[in-house]
Amino acid sequence: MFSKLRFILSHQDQHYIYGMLLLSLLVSLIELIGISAIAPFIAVASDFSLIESKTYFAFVYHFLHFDSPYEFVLCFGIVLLVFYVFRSLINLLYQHLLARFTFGRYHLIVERLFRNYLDINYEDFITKNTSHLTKTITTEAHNFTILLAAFLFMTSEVFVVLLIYGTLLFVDFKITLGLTFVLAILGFLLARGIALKIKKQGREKESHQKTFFETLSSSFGNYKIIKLQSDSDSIWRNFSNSLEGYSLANIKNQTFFHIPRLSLEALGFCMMILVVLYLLIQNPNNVTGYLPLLSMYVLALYRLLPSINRILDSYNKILFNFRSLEIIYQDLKMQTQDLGEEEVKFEREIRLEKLSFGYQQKCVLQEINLTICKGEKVAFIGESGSGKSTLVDCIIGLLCPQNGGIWIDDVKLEKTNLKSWRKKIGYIPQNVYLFSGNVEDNVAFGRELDKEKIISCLKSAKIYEFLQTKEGLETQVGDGGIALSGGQKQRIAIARALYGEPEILVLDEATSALDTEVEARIMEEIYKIAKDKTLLIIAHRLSTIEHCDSIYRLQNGTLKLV
Ligand SMILES: Nc1ncnc2c1ncn2[C@@H]1O[C@H](COP(=O)(O)OP(=O)(O)OP(=O)(O)O)[C@@H](O)[C@H]1O
Repeated sequence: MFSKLRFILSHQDQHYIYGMLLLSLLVSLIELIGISAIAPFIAVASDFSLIESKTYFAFVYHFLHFDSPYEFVLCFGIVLLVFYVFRSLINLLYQHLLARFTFGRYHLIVERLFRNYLDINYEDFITKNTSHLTKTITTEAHNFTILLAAFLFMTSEVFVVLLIYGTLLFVDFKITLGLTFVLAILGFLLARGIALKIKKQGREKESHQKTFFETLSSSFGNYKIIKLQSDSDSIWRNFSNSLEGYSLANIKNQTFFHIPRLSLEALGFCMMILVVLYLLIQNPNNVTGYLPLLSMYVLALYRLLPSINRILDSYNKILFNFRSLEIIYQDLKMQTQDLGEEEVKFEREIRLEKLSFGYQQKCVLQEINLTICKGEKVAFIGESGSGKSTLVDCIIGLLCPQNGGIWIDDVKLEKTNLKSWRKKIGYIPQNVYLFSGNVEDNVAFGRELDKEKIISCLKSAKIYEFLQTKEGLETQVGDGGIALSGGQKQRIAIARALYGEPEILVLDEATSALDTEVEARIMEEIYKIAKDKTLLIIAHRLSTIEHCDSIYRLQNGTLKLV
């Protein structure tokens, strides 16, 4: 756990934790003084003769020149009052710093996770489940902060317990060892019996949450199909089962959470009574003489029990949320792609030499040789699953060839220049994802807003006039572009691709979902737009590619000119 925590937290965070541990040591010392000071105060307040008989009282009394024992006890009381106010304030400060640290880590970890997800290889990304990524960012990061808070809280409480315990040992080791024996047995039983169960519940909770998020994203993503199937019951049942499992894990966990506290409280009360009985048996005639010792034990137990309780509580939280720590650790460890800033110039050609690529064990492209001249319009056809998208993803620098390579003019595509190459590409997919917002933001898609350029791209995509009949650039597209027709969505996607001023336009079955008439019109406009650009088209319908200069068919991992 510690190595994972060290990996997740920055050096600064680790220093902060050490600082917090030191502060918690100070808080524990103050707690100890708070407990130890009350017994002598009660003793001296009930018996003024102690001022002379106890050397430490006598020393303070004479050193500070008190006029009467009454004045001495009064001052002692005032000092204690101030001290207890200070104790509360420093505790409050500690709790505040603890909360600030743990919840401050939440946004840092979420930021790091999101950055990592954005920077991993495209190849790694497509193996990930997006609902897992959403779950990690929303839920696991939150659970991790609970674990972190519990860890720090537990450490500070351990200090408190150790210090109080050390003092009790010093005061009366027989009683203290007796108490320890009973407590140790109970602690062992609780740790053995309950810890495993709580860890298991943590895993169950995570697994149900996974199904819960997956069902959510697949249901909203396929809403139309669900409506058509008119069978939302099975989906609902799946959702309800995962929710039920999640709730059950939480219910069990909450119940188990209370077992340590209740057992400890019961044991604590019993032990207090046993201590009184023990002292009575030891010295039946002088119980009042044991009053300070008794009050110290009572106060120590009063402080120890909640502390031990909180330690167990924190320990349970750590166990319950341990899976989140592992998930975050794994996801932050994912290899990110560090791309260089080298410029690549595309003046003449794109050349593929003996390019091979496969997913896991499956070889999809075998030793492909191909030259695409600048300005050429190239189409790729082939059966579904023949590898057209894979080939184009290699050309546009999303997938890295496993053998062979790609040369732009005479420069090989590599990590150092991939960024510059990708910037030259405008990609229009078959499934356009428009997010809920206006047209302007959808076209710019996170890039700097330039209204003139957006209008020009919308004009090129032949959608500007239509938008003028609505609210222009401010027209709302609805979630997933639901307020637009398929053709209109595709035109927004074209404008989005053009906004990056690409040198190469890539259409991955971009118009195959449209009817032939709309497709023909859009394709005609795309050929016009791409007059001076290189155009790569993946298509099923031959009518789409009739204006292309070359058509290649992919079959059994190889490429043939048609
Ligand atoms: N992420 C992936 N993991 C494993 N295999 C994959 C992955 N993506 C694609 N494949 C496999 O690689 C092969 C080529 O897929 P690709 O999508 O390139 O074909 P395609 O010709 O574009 O198909 P379509 O015309 O149906 O879009 C297919 O057999 C597919 O199952």
